[in-house]
Amino acid sequence: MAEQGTAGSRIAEVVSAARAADVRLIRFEYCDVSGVAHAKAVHVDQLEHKLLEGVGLTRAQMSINLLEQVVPVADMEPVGEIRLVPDPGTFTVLPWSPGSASVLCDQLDHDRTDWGACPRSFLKKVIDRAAGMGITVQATFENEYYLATEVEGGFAPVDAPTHSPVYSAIGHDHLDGLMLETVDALTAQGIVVEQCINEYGPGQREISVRHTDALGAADQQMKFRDTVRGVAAKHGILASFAPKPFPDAIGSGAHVHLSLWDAEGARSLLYDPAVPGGLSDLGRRFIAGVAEHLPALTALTVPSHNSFRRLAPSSWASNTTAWGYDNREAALRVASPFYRREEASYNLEYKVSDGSANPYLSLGALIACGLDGILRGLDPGEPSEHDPATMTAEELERGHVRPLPTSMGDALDLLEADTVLTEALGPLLTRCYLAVRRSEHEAFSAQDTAFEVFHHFYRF
Ligand SMILES: NC(=O)CC[C@H](N)C(=O)O
Repeated sequence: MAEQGTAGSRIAEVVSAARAADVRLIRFEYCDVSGVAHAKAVHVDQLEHKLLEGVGLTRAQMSINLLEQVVPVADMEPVGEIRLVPDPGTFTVLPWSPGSASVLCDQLDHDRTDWGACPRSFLKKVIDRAAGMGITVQATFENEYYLATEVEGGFAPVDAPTHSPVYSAIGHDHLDGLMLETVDALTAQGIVVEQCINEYGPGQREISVRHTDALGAADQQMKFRDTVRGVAAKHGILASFAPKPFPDAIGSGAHVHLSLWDAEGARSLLYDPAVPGGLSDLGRRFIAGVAEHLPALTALTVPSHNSFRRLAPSSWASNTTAWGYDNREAALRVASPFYRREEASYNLEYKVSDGSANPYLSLGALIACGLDGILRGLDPGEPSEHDPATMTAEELERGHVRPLPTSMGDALDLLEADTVLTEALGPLLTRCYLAVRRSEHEAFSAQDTAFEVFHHFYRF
């Protein structure tokens, strides 16, 4: 009863916030297994009921692939319905779309439980598992993206005519109004912006935002992508999180920064000041778990056909399981902590991640692998002190460094064989994921690079 009362008051708060901001359409948003954000917009007059009941979605909707083909998956026929039930705490007014707001949803059965293929519920389950081990997770996605304009025969990066030097001061003048509006739109939605960079690629930008709890980080990633693309579109510019939209330019990552805390979130479990480098024993085991599962994990964190073009050696994206202290070619970087904020800032950066991923699946899977390493007491080997591309066979062995898969098809086979990941995902989500993704792999493998780039560029 008390819970219903709380839910009721949160619903009332959201309805009055929507009215106060003169919002008429509220997007009920979810992310499909291909990482694409979808939404059904509810009129404000129906909001009170719909926040409680949710809106209907056919079960087959989650078996639609990136090319918008319905893939046959058992128990996901176009018969039967689930509900998109919003989390009122995720309501934000969309600054770039007057009169609109969005709220992120769980996919629930009629009895209000996870129907077995809800990515957001999957992440919640992994968070609960971590909590059962006395661990809370803080995380954020650090996104790079390209800004482009449509030109004859395709699209071109916005910087091409000006050639601003990479990481330059002058680069901040180019489209400065767009960047400022993007940052303001993120801030208005409660996302704390930390830094902006004019990145390595032509027209490539990066905005880093403050970490939050794991569920909040995945929700924030959804809002972040929508905001960047929505604000750019208002300026007549295309923004894309596709991992490798320009085959000759550097790719775009969405590196995950992650830290582990005790149940109260008061003490870092990653940081041990008594150890040189500061990495705790629990942190070592977490890293070892991620590294052990990493080849299979790629199927979820760099999940699209285009993702595998980004994972090249010596391109700061990593193509091995290496870990190391401030090693930007390692899949897992132990980031050096900030002066006088050592414990608060001590974090791991996971680079095998891009903006085409479903953030609930990728973050949940990443944490599940780390927890497995903690439970099994795995050892990560020695930290890599150089770019793995330049290390000797002996050094690679000492660091337990193995190559990552080079294609989506190989990654999916490894995922299917990884029982830690498939058990965490559960049977329906595993079945759906493998079928949808394999259909994409088959379709894109039969086409050329231009076809692949076109479809990834516009979807993400
Ligand atoms: N500055 C950077 O860290 C570059 C990262 C690189 N663009 C990637 O694909 O991950």
